[in-house]
Amino acid sequence: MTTFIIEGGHQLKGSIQPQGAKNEALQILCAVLLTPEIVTIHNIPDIIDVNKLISLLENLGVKINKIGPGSYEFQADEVNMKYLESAEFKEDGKGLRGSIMIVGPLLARFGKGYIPKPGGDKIGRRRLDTHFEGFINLGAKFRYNREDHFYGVEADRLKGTYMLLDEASVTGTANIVMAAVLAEGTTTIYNAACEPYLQQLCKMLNRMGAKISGVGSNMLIIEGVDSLKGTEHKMLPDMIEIGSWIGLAAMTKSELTIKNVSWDDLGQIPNVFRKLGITVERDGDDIHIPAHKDGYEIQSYIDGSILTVADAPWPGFTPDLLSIVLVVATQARGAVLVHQKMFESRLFFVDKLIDMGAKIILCDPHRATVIGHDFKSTLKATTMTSPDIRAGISLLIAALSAKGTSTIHNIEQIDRGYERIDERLRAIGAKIKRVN
Ligand SMILES: CC(=O)N[C@H]1[C@@H](OP(=O)(O)OP(=O)(O)OC[C@H]2O[C@@H](n3ccc(=O)[nH]c3=O)[C@H](O)[C@@H]2O)O[C@H](CO)[C@@H](O)[C@@H]1O
Ligand SMILES: C=C(OP(=O)(O)O)C(=O)O
Repeated sequence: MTTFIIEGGHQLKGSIQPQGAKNEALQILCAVLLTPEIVTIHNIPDIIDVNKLISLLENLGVKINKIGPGSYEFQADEVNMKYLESAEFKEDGKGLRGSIMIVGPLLARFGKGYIPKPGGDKIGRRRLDTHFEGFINLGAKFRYNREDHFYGVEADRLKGTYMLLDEASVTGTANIVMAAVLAEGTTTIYNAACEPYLQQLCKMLNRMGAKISGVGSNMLIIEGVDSLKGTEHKMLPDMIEIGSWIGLAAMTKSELTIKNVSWDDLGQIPNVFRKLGITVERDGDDIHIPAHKDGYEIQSYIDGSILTVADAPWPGFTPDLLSIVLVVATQARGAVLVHQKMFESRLFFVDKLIDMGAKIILCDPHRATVIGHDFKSTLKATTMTSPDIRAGISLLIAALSAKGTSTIHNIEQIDRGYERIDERLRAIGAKIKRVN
């Protein structure tokens, strides 16, 4: 188990370049399976989850050529479908959430796709019904082995159809889109997820020869084609990382510039942090956060009632930033209700923040009320274990703002989604050490 030792209470300063987006990378990498031609991808983050998916693709026989930092060529011209039946695949496939998205492309191109119950954050139930109902709608036969949690779909040629998704699942929509692009006829997906990463996937597929319209809306219309060709693609900056840096700057009263953020793809993110009282300035395509020397004050609603920050499918606020909102609120002036509607086990990490002296009431598994200290009392350093990726980064932000030296164990959880985080934090003045 790897550990971070953090000496908190220091102001940071400088600029930081966000990494390529983790959750976009997981979709885009699976799409390379849709063509025998070369797909060149840039701005791939060097993080555990993405590297696990790249190695899974390699085991599937995809030829991989690293052409520079974060840039790779992929060619799936000799896919080894036998690997899907191996014991090794049953282990590798479990290692991350994103591996589920190999199923759609494999089913569409090779007539079958299998996956063990995928891993990812343990943040509550994470069902896969939307994915498999979508494949079944396209004509696939479905089987599930309850004993070893192994899912499978098979079909000679998928057939386009109309479908109304039971929920706007992000990876579910991506998976069904990647199956439908090679189906016979037209597929309409209503209640589709439409976040920027999905838009990026659809745009890339269209460059490969797919015919997807409605990109960016919740109704995608896909005219199936017989084959797809190679293309080149660049990942957007990671919006969850950008939100994490905004929170870090406010909590440590630091002046930070977050470079090349792709503002137009940030949706509600800048405004939610502004509602917490944080000054988020736009400077071209950068975000500038001035040092909040006098703290920051949470806004109330017009009628004076307490602000609620809740998650919702895009264009709502992403659930992946609620843990960061929560930690940032612990030092604000005022109170906020954080409502995590999507996941039921994602707020339990607040007990660590309470140990550090934060004023939080966990109302139920989905809701926590935070009453900020307005920096009148600093958080106390402590020893903690990172339960999931976003709780992990939130605890790291808490430790950087706390007085004294904190220890965070199990930081593999943070490394799953944040590239060289300790090195990048040290470059802006943080006192953080990695201990193996
Ligand atoms: C690899 C990847 O891309 N992971 C992201 C992806 O996961 P993932 O695609 O697994 O998440 P889903 O969009 O399927 O759903 C997330 C959770 O929200 C619930 N739900 C979803 C839609 C809805 O309308 N109502 C609802 O309650 C689902 O039941 C589930 O519990 O999207 C999540 C939601 O943005 C993010 O937290 C994950 O970081
Ligand atoms: C929940 C997350 O990831 P995953 O879906 O890969 O577990 C996340 O990125 O916050």
